[in-house]
Amino acid sequence: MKPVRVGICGLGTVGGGTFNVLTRNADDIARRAGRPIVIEQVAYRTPNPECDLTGLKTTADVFEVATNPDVDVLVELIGGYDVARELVLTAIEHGKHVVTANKALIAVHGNEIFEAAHAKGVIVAFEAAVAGGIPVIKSLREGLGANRIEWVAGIINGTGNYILTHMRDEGRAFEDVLAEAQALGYAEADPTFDVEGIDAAHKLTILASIAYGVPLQFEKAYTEGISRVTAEDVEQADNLGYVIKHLGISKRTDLGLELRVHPTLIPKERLLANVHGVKNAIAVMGDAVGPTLYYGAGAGAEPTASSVVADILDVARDIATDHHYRVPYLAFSGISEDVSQLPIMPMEEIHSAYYLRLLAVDRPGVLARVATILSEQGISIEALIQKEATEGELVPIILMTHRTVEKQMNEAIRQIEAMADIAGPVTRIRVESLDEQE
Ligand SMILES: NC(=O)C1=CN([C@@H]2O[C@H](COP(=O)(O)OP(=O)(O)OC[C@H]3O[C@@H](n4cnc5c(N)ncnc54)[C@H](O)[C@@H]3O)[C@@H](O)[C@H]2O)C=CC1
Ligand SMILES: N[C@@H](CC=O)C(=O)O
Ligand code: NA
Repeated sequence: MKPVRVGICGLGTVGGGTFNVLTRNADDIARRAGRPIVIEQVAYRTPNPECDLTGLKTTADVFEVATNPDVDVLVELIGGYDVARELVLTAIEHGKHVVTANKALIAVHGNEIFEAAHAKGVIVAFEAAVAGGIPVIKSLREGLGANRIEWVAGIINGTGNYILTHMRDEGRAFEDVLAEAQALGYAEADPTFDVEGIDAAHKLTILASIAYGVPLQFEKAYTEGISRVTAEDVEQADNLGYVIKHLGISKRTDLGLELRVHPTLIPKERLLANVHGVKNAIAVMGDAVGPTLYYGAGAGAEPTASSVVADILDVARDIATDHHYRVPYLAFSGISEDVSQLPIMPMEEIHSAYYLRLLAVDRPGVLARVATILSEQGISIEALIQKEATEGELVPIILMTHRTVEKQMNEAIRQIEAMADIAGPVTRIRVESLDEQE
């Protein structure tokens, strides 16, 4: 059997993991593919001490791989937007299939890349781009293909979840835990992508396109990070029976699609509330199957390589059958003609319940005024905690509200922050019951 020849570009965390998994499990992988999968060429700038490249063809120029006639599949693991885009488009132009772990690339340039790949009849596979080792793309695109997807909600950034978990369990400082996640190879080259929710928004954009058959629209995703969540919020949420997680949420509504990433209070008994460390989990609600959950390592060398290599295997199987890629890139057939134009809703139109934390001067009437502002905006209060006041100190007030429209809450917060007896900004964290009926 003719082998399938792979060119690996980038030999960092994921590139190194991919090289080692492909090499170590070569026999099993060849049996599954029905033919050997061989590493034809490796392009890297910095050597990876974990990888033995003896006897292999290497280069410092990734574009050599993209134009190498002996390479069937280019594996893009350099990251970033610009060079990666050019590299992938060059490989496609040269008739190569592409496997990538680059969510930034797919979320931002995916529509263009899929058009080019479709025109050339080549595969672009990206399982590793969402939730690392969890085969969630395959599950959503193939396993749930019978369903109308109602919503998708997930912990889709390993670094952020690692930070929230270790800060809560060990009381450690944010910067300290972030440095550890970087050393373990979980974080993006720019870790603000992890902490500010950009990475999660890239992944959510991809999941939403596959779930609902809409074009990739990263620029319309609402993104809020975890850097403003305080130990006090974590403690108060705990008192109220909730855990704070950084969630990516996309829901189908009558007005369009919600597409948002932000810290979220989740009831403690939900499975998602119990996903810790670098683990990711994605809950998907389909009309036929009901609620489903996909759980596993969201980052790290070999968990991510597991998805990269599975994609290479898929490509190898497809080459063997010698027909056009049987599963469309974003699950819905065709490129532009079959995608839906369901609009992505502006953030102010979404519905949510809210946790609010305010600091008030301990004077009679303050609470009544806050309650009036909320009620004038049609917002009802579900729970209220007011801590004991110490002489002359500001008192924290914690409020949980019922569901309302975001714009009403924006107006209420604006008015509360304008009150003379309220100090500083109001902390607002959205609450999701993740109710199975929702
Ligand atoms: N680290 C993880 O756990 C995960 C990473 N990813 C994605 O995988 C991709 C790679 O990430 P990591 O391996 O973590 O990054 P990394 O920084 O460890 O590795 C990237 C490697 O590519 C090399 N490189 C960059 N530009 C190059 C160029 N023009 N020519 C040759 N080499 C070049 C760098 O020198 C580096 O060794 C990114 O798109 C990332 O978002 C996806 C899932 C999980
Ligand atoms: N930086 C990302 C890596 C995987 O996608 C994360 O922490 O989840
Ligand atoms: Na995945």
